[in-house]
Amino acid sequence: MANLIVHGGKPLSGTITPSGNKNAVLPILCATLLTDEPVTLRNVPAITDIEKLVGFFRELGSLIDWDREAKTMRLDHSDLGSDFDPQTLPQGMRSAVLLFAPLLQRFKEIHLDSNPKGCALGIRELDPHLEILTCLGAKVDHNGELKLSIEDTFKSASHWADYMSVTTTETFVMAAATGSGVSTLTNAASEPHVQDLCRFLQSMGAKIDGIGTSVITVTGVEKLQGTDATISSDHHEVATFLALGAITGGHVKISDSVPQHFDLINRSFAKLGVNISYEGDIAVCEANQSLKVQQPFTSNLLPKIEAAPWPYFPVDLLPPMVALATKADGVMHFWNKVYEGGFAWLPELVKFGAHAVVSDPHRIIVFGQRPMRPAIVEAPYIIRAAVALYMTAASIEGRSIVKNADPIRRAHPQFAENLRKLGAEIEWDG
Ligand SMILES: CC(=O)N[C@H]1[C@@H](OP(=O)(O)OP(=O)(O)OC[C@H]2O[C@@H](n3ccc(=O)[nH]c3=O)[C@H](O)[C@@H]2O)O[C@H](CO)[C@@H](O)[C@@H]1O
Ligand SMILES: C=C(OP(=O)(O)O)C(=O)O
Repeated sequence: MANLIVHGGKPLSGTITPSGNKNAVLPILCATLLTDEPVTLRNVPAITDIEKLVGFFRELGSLIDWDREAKTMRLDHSDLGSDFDPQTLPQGMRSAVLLFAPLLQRFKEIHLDSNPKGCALGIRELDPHLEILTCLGAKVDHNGELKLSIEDTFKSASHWADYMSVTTTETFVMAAATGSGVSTLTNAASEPHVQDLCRFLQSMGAKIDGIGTSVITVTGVEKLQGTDATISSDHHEVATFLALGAITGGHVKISDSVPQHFDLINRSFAKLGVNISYEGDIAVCEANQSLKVQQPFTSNLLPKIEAAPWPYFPVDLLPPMVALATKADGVMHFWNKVYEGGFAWLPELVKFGAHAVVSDPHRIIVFGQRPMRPAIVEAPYIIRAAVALYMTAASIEGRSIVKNADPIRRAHPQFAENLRKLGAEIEWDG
């Protein structure tokens, strides 16, 4: 585990180019298993989740040429054997669950001893995945180990899911893409990365309708082909660097900033007094904005930022907003409608002097502009919480340490290097 040593209190200013979206590139990498033809991916971020997945593919027999400098990856799965040997999927990353459908399509039967979990945000249940795979004709046994099998190919089905789950929707489209007929998922997720996976599958020849809506229909095709695709900018990283500018009083510009995804995210920034403007597709956070909670028109209403499945405010962006709220003049209510453990890291934030009250596992109230001091804090295994703890440290004059901050490397390549370009004093220790 590695710690971040931070000397905070300096405005962070400059221009950043965001990296490819972790939650888009990982399902796309899993989907490459659906073809024997070569696939080229561009704008691939050098993050640890991809290192693990690439290691797993190589263990299976895939040929992978990854030029980290050029951010390109060429994958060729044509030499994969006919038996599935490894029983353990890559650990510590939720995206490992996205291997189920493509591995089944290839090997027809897989035995696994692990239950793919990622950030420690809650239970991270498997049931919706097993449910959708069962609907599509898979046989599921779990006696100690998990055994999944299909006869020849996935069958067609119509399924109405309990809730909009990102990875379950991705499992559905991957399984149905080469299934035997027309399949429909109602209550499908529509996050930008879910849309990216669907478009990637389309570029391989998949027939998918309803992308970006809550009803997705897939008409199975016999075979998918190779393709050449570019991973989109990570809207989480764009928002994180804008928030870092805002919390330190710096002037930050982000190129390739996918403004089409930012209407509600920018309104949420505005609720904390932060104005985000645009020069084409460059997002700009001007220096020295006075962080002040915007009061609602309705009297006696606590201002609120609530996160839920897209197109709501993204749950993975709540922690940076919570960090910002500690610096804002006013009181903000945060509501995480997704995870029961999404605020478990708050006691660490409080070590900096922040005043945050946990109302229940899904809701907190932050009282801003309390006197803050440097601190030694412990990051949980939650990427965005580690980022939020760093942000807070960066905004306070003096030396802080964010211990065990390496989950950040799961999503943000060159994190410290990028920040140093903005003038940050930050070092990894370990
Ligand atoms: C690799 C990847 O893409 N990971 C993302 C994916 O995880 P993941 O696909 O695991 O997240 P889900 O969308 O399934 O939601 C996570 C959990 O939230 C709960 N839940 C969710 C929605 C809902 O309406 N009701 C409900 O109860 C369920 O317990 C569920 O297990 O989506 C999450 C939600 O955007 C993000 O935090 C993760 O970064
Ligand atoms: C929660 C995240 O990732 P994972 O689903 O892999 O835990 C995240 O990217 O913030």
